[in-house]
Amino acid sequence: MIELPEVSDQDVQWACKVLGLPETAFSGPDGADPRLGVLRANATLDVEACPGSGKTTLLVAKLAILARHWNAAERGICVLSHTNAARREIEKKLGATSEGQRLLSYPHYVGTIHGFVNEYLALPWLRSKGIKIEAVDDDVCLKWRWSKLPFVTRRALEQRQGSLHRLRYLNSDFDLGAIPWGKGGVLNRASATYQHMQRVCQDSYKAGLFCHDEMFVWASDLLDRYPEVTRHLRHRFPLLMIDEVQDNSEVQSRLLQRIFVVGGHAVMRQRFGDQNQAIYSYQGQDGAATDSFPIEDIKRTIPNSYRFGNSVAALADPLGVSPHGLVGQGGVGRSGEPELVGRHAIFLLDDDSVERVIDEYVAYLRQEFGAAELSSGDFTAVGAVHRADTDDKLPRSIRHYWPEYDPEISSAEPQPNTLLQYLAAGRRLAELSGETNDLVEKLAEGVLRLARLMSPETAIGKRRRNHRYVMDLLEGNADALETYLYLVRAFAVSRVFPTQDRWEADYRVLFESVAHSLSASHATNSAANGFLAWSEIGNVDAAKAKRNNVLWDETQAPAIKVRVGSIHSVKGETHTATLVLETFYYKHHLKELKPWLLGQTQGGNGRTDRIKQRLRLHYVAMTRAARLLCLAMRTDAFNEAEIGILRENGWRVARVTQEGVEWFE
Ligand SMILES: Nc1ncnc2c1ncn2[C@@H]1O[C@H](COP(=O)(O)OP(=O)(O)OP(=O)(O)O)[C@@H](O)[C@H]1O
Repeated sequence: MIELPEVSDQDVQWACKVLGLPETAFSGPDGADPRLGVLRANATLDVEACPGSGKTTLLVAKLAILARHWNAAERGICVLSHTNAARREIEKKLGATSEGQRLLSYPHYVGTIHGFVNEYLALPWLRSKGIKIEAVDDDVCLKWRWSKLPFVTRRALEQRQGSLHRLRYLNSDFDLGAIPWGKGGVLNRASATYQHMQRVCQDSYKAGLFCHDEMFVWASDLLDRYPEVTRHLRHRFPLLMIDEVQDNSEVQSRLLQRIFVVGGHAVMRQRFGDQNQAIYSYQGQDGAATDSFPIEDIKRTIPNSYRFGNSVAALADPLGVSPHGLVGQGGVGRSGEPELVGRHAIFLLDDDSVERVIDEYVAYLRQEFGAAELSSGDFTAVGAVHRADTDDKLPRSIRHYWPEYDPEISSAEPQPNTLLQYLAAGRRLAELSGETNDLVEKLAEGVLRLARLMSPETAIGKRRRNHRYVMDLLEGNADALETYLYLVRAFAVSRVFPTQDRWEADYRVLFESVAHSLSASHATNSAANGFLAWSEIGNVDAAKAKRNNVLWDETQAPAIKVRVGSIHSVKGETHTATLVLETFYYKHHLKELKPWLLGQTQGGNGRTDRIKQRLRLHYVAMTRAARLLCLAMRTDAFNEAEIGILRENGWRVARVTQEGVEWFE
């Protein structure tokens, strides 16, 4: 196993400085903070700690210090997570340092588990088998398979509520698993229908089209045939760091264990996570069973949260499936504004006032924060469900609070349905990161998707750098290249908000022509037309306007913005204030959690999977707020006595009516 470089006091001081943290951030006033032990640890370990305890910060600090002293030219650190949050954090906090630059390039890997599996196992293996990779994209791939099925097979599937989502294989023999068929039955594997379904999967493999999760199938296939690959990978990456490990699925966990741990010569592995925040549910399962997290013998914990103070800690703690006994050491404003004890609020709404809730939240923010925090703060409103088809049982989804909310552009790693949604998503990412490049990349990704839709069989694959890829593909086609760069300048640099007329008359046509060049097709089929359809991405004349799911309130100075989105999309984040919105899945989420909110019960062990999932989601949501936590729930969720209990527990409670708010005092 590798010996990591020693971490000196100077290294720790340097890390605090580049991350903009106090000098004692990792050592504590008495030098006994367990964070220091994690920074210095030279062994395999699991860090399980509460929200805001600084896991991601610690991981980034450790990487920065390691990068300082790393001198193995061809061996690197592999940093994996579910989102690109760690990568973005490194870019943001360390981007200007040479250590940061080094971390983001060879020999290190910082990215998602999917990205790693593709780059180091599945794609090289498929290429070596002579497969030319056209696309790794569920949408493109499943539509292709569906279109190749005989008509009778499609009809048979449709008649039994089957859809293109059944066309996924589980192993390299193209086994589709048990396909539900009729009442409680399963489709016979020897039937013509099953065989046709298998055949289109095989054909798509030969055509180079894959769903994302099928990359794990091919990675495992490579390891089955050439087990020695793990030896090479372990030599190449002697240190593995995993963030947000609680969200690893069984398949991911099993594969990572196989690559880095099983058998002799396991690599050094340091994992960071929090079981209470496992929100990517895998049916009937509390996280991955293989190689579960944390391993008790090597577990380290960090006792307190730097995000919020004790007033938020006390309100959120009961919702932890295994309560941590949260201790808050944050909650104070950047300029020393005191913790907002006794100001956390529940807004009660009914069918008629649901659309007023976010406005009242904005008014409350203006009341509770001074001008400095209002203009620099990160204010959010989040809900578990952000897409709903029906309008009963209000509020079902975020859209019932804000009709202009667009679920397609919400998630942190969005997969939009139209080109304009790609542009809107890019704009949102660029706004969050301050990097124009995020918008350029999304624009290029949208253009490539359009080209693939125009002609699914052309050789347009996936690359890590979309813009670079488009430029490469257009090399030698000066006209198309010029048009593409014009579009990049217009949308990413000048940031135009097109009107519908301008879109239809100009931009749409230009995007179409670039995609025609990329796909070598001359026609725009119906899928591509749908993708080019007009939708507003944000005209900003009104005082309160929708810009990429950011609600601006410019009615008073300073203008403030509230990011609205799903709970999943704000995982790992720190907000100045968070409003957690009631939403509906089988039942109203927060209402189901009433005994926890009233402080009458805590924890979730032994509860149903659905309750545990509700707890985890709302625990994540309620622990984002550094300064102020608010909830929105239905008025009929509580009786008068219960409102009394909430107030005793530290909540302020207000009823939102069409006229304004009435506080229970
Ligand atoms: N050692 C520290 N000293 C002071 N502030 C810190 C420290 N570590 C983290 N913070 C601050 O606390 C907040 C939360 O940190 P971070 O996001 O790293 O926590 P986390 O444990 O990864 O949270 P979560 O589990 O919710 O994703 C951030 O604002 C960060 O700047």
